[in-house]
Amino acid sequence: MVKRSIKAPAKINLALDVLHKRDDGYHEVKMVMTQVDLADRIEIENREDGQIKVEMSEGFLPVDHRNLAHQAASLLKKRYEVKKGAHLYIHKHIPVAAGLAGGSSDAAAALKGLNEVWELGLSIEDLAAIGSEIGSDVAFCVHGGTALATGRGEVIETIESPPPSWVILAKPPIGVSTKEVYRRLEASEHTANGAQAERMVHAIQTQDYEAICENLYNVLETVTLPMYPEVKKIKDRMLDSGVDAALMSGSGPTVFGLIQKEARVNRVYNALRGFCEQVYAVRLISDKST
Ligand SMILES: C[C@](O)(CO)[C@H](O)COP(=O)(O)OP(=O)(O)OC[C@H]1O[C@@H](n2ccc(N)nc2=O)[C@H](O)[C@@H]1O
Ligand SMILES: Nc1ncnc2c1ncn2[C@@H]1O[C@H](COP(=O)(O)OP(=O)(O)OP(=O)(O)O)[C@@H](O)[C@H]1O
Repeated sequence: MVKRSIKAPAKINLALDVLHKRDDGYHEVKMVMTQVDLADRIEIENREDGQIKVEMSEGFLPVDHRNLAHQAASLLKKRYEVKKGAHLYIHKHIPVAAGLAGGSSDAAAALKGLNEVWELGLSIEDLAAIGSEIGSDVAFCVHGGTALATGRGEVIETIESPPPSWVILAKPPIGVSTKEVYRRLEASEHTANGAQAERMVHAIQTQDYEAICENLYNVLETVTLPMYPEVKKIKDRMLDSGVDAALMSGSGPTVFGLIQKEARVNRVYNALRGFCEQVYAVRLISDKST
């Protein structure tokens, strides 16, 4: 029986700018995304009966067509007329609805794993194109590593990884609707040309950690922070406790802080733990293998 175990890492946005609303209702973005070593793990095996079955370690998440990994498997099966089915067991470690693309990363891992298990021989580009039909962040998760993402997030240009850094993630216990955040941004006075993302790409290419910290930027903070003061409080707390820089990831509510000095990681982690239940000390990853 062909079986694979594949990692599905969380992403953070180091820069996120929204250029304009498009005719299809999505927004044209210019973002720099990278991955951290907090990951779900998916075990995938063939099913001879042709069915797609998903099981999750977290009972509260859907395992039917609402699950993004289930959607990825079904779409791949249909598009390539695969007769076999698959069983996917998802060990969930990434907090849900956090702005860390947990579901998108599970979908990407399902596509990559099934490409092997079903012996389809598809390229990363083929898999990313299918992934982008499921969600805007899936194409990046298929590519992995660090990238400049444009279009609605699915046009991926891989760049080198940032220099090593610790990352503190803190997620307050609230849910944020990505759709609503984009909708509210549209209604606000906001102009952008994507210069922040360009500066971030340059900072990474020159491996300039200080410039990376100075250029962290997420326009969606202008919507989520006033809507949810607890997110702003976490960001302030992180900055006070000694991170080099802090930013909200995606549409939120997770805030991440970068720290280069390992000796400081515990202090920041403990300062946040007393304040917020879901706190993680992880590292940026540059290795794209899964
Ligand atoms: C906020 C980010 O996570 C940053 O990486 C992404 O832009 C959102 O990625 P995602 O969660 O995969 O988003 P999708 O599932 O494709 O879209 C959710 C909703 O967000 C809005 N949306 C998303 C992406 C985009 N470029 N423009 C949008 O307006 C749309 O209203 C869409 O209905
Ligand atoms: N495999 C999955 N893992 C987590 N959530 C999933 C999954 N499949 C579907 N979902 C649903 O997707 C929603 C968003 O979850 P997810 O953790 O992907 O959000 P997110 O981190 O905010 O994503 P993004 O950063 O791409 O906006 C949840 O409400 C959840 O019910």
